[in-house]
Amino acid sequence: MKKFVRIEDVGQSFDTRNGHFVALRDINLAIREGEFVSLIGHSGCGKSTLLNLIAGLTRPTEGVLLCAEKEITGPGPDRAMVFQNHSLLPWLTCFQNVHLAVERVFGNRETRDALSLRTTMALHMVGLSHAMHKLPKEISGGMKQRVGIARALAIKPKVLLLDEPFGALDSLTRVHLQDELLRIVAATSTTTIMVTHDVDEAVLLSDRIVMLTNGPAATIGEILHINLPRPRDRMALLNNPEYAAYRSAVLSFLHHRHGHPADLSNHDTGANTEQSPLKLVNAS
Ligand SMILES: Nc1ncnc2c1ncn2[C@@H]1O[C@H](COP(=O)(O)OP(=O)(O)OP(=O)(O)O)[C@@H](O)[C@H]1O
Repeated sequence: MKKFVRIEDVGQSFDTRNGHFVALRDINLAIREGEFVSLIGHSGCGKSTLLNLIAGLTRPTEGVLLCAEKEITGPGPDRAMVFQNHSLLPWLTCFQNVHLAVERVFGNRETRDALSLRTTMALHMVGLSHAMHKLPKEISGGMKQRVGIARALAIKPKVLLLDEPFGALDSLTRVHLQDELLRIVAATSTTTIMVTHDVDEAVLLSDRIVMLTNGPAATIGEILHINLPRPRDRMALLNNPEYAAYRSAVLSFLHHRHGHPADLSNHDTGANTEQSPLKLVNAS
């Protein structure tokens, strides 16, 4: 399959009041069309910085990022972002919030009816048909987040970017929305890149988990291929030994092996032995 998003030799530095700060260095990653990739790493390592670069909200200080063979030079409708805090306009209904995005992208080439249909379909996909004419203050946190996902998907992006989309939700709502996202991503085959702190979420949803080393100058430490068959069922996976092994590989990286790749080579990962169902790939 095609490499759809390509990140080549990317570095990101910031000039701060305390001097030059290198947040990311030597990031190389190619993501296939339809692939679900999670970015995981300790707080402050640079996950959002990397996602913002893919979104085109910032430009790299080194290297280049490409989406569908075109250099990413700014935000565009081919990439839609969902933030942890829904960022809905409070004076607009759910329908109007989604419609605004639909109008911006398709407004000059589709009829009013077609725009409304796109909006309605997107809200239907996230199970919010019944609440589409409510204001954000009239719905729950989980529902707001679903509107954010509907808004992102309604513009039919080539890449869906999720920055800890369920981070602010209670665990039951979170589980429910993860299952919805699994279903939606399977139905739409959208290429998805998600920042998360949640190991179970990453294993359940991902084709690959990209583990970042600690900052400053964070880079990719390891990449874990999740070869669990789809569709995935959370309950069935609970007693699956492969699931448990993937989970412990990520936890082990986060707890013991989150240093820079040069430091990591001193450790026995224990994960890419013949007995292991895991395929750990050294990113370098
Ligand atoms: N605009 C900026 N100016 C200066 N430093 C920045 C800027 N943006 C991010 N940083 C720094 O870059 C590093 C990475 O930040 P980033 O927000 O990407 O981390 P993160 O992994 O997403 O963290 P968290 O998991 O806590 O959300 C941090 O040290 C942060 O302080």
